[in-house]
Order: sequence, then structure tokens, then C-alpha cells
Amino acid sequence: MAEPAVNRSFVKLAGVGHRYDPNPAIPPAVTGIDLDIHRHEFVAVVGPSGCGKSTLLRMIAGLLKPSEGRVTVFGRAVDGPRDDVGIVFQKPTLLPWLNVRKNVLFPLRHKYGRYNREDEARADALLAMAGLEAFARKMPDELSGGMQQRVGIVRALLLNPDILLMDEPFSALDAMTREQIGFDLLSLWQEQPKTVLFITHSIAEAVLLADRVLVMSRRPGTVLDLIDVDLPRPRTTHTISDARFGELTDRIRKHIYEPDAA
Ligand SMILES: Nc1ncnc2c1ncn2[C@@H]1O[C@H](COP(=O)(O)OP(=O)(O)OP(=O)(O)O)[C@@H](O)[C@H]1O
Repeated sequence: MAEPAVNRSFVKLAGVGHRYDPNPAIPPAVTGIDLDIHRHEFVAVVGPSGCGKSTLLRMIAGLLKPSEGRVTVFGRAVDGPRDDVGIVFQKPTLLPWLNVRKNVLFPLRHKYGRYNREDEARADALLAMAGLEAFARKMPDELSGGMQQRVGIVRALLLNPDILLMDEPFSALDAMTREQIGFDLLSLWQEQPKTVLFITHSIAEAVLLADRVLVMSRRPGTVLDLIDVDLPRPRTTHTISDARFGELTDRIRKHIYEPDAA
């Protein structure tokens, strides 16, 4: 009998790996990754540079084919780029000749050739939620880096994707903006729940935002640990001073800086 849909994990990776170089003497980028992500769960991925975090994200997005194992979304194999996935990269790549509102609406026009009043109303509501209401008619170069990145997030959310994949989305921002935009992302996620995979180099950011943190090993990237972040929500600046926050970040730090001792 088929497993009831509600019991199935939403995004499932079973023995997933990828090698860029077919030469067997060169190790694969990632190998043997098993991961079940639940619907509307926020999973952060951390690991040393080059351990295969982006490779993993690209396989879930359907932009890269695994060379071992299988990626499924809601029980169906991922075999190409998916419509229900929104991706946010390190740089928002806004179109400089369109204002903020038009940039946000651009993917709809690109995909369907047009957008309607309802789409515009949703764009305005999301821009307001992201604190960008007053900047809707501004051009991208009139915005700070943090605001531009918020526009990029709103643009990804407007397509209402089931899955939001974020590849170091805040790494180009200064520390204060970065913390604030993290909380903004959590508010947007709580208003419009999505399944999120969030790659970051910041251990603190991973713990502050996520339900679980996947810690990857050096190349070839494997799962070193998958940590439940049992900190209450909503997360705030007070979360950072919680003793449990310190314990969790220490545990991850040990994995990354003293992998043989962990
Ligand atoms: N197109 C490619 N061709 C060959 N090797 C690649 C390609 N893309 C990535 N790699 C290699 O695969 C490994 C994993 O790369 P990936 O970008 O997934 O790691 P990452 O953990 O996201 O890195 P970083 O934290 O530095 O962004 C690295 O050793 C990288 O050099």
C-alpha cells in the first residue's frame, strides 16, 4: 500500500552524491548524503569551503543531476529544473533599468508573459512585509546592499514556491544588516511557510534561523551531523544569549574545526 502523503518527507535525498570529474582517482564533490526535509522546515547547511554545499543545493533545484542516489520532492524524482523552487543567491542580480516593484514582478512577466492586479497586490504586500513599501518605485542603485537583497528574497517569494533554496544569501552584507535581514526572513517565512534550505558560512546564523542544521565534512562532502535546534520561536536577539544557543554553536564549531575530535 502507498505511504500516506502526509507521512512522507517533503524533500528526500537518498545516498546522493555528485562527481564533476569522471576520473575515479579524483574524489567526488559530495557522496552518500541521506536527508529528509519536512514540509515547511527550515534547514541550514554549514561546512568548510568547497565541501559541496552549493552542489547539494543545485541537485535539489534540479539544476545538477546526482551521479549517485536519488533526490525526490514529495515522492517524485527530481529530473530537471523545477517550477516550485525559488532560489536566492549571494547577489540579488536586479535589473538596473527596472524599479524595485517591476524587478519583483519581472519573473512573472518572464514566465507567463504578463501579470495581473492580484499579482501586483501580492508584490506590494510582500514588499511591505519586507519593509520596502517606500522603496517600490526606486531604482536598484538607489538601495543599500541589504535592501537589494530583500528585493531578491521578495522576488523569489512572489512566485510562491514550495521550496526556497538560499545559497549564502547574506554573505555580502555587513554584520548588523545581516542579523536584521535574518529576522526579516524569519517573519516572512512565518507569514508564508516554505520549505527552506539555507546555506551559510556563519554557524551563529545557521543556529539562529534553522529548525535543523546539517553539518558537512570536507570534500568529499558527507553528513557529519544533523542537529535539532531546540530553541523556541520566535527567535530574537535574546536567543543569542541563551545558553543553549552557545552549546549548539560550540557543537558545530567542534565538527568544523576539530573534525577528528568530534
Ligand atoms: N562546475 C564544476 N566543475 C568542477 N568542479 C567543481 C564545479 N563546481 C564545483 N566544483 C568543485 O566541487 C567542490 C564542491 O563545490 P561547491 O561549490 O559545491 O562547494 P561549497 O561548499 O558550496 O563551497 P563554498 O563554501 O566555497 O561556496 C569544490 O571542490 C569545487 O571546486
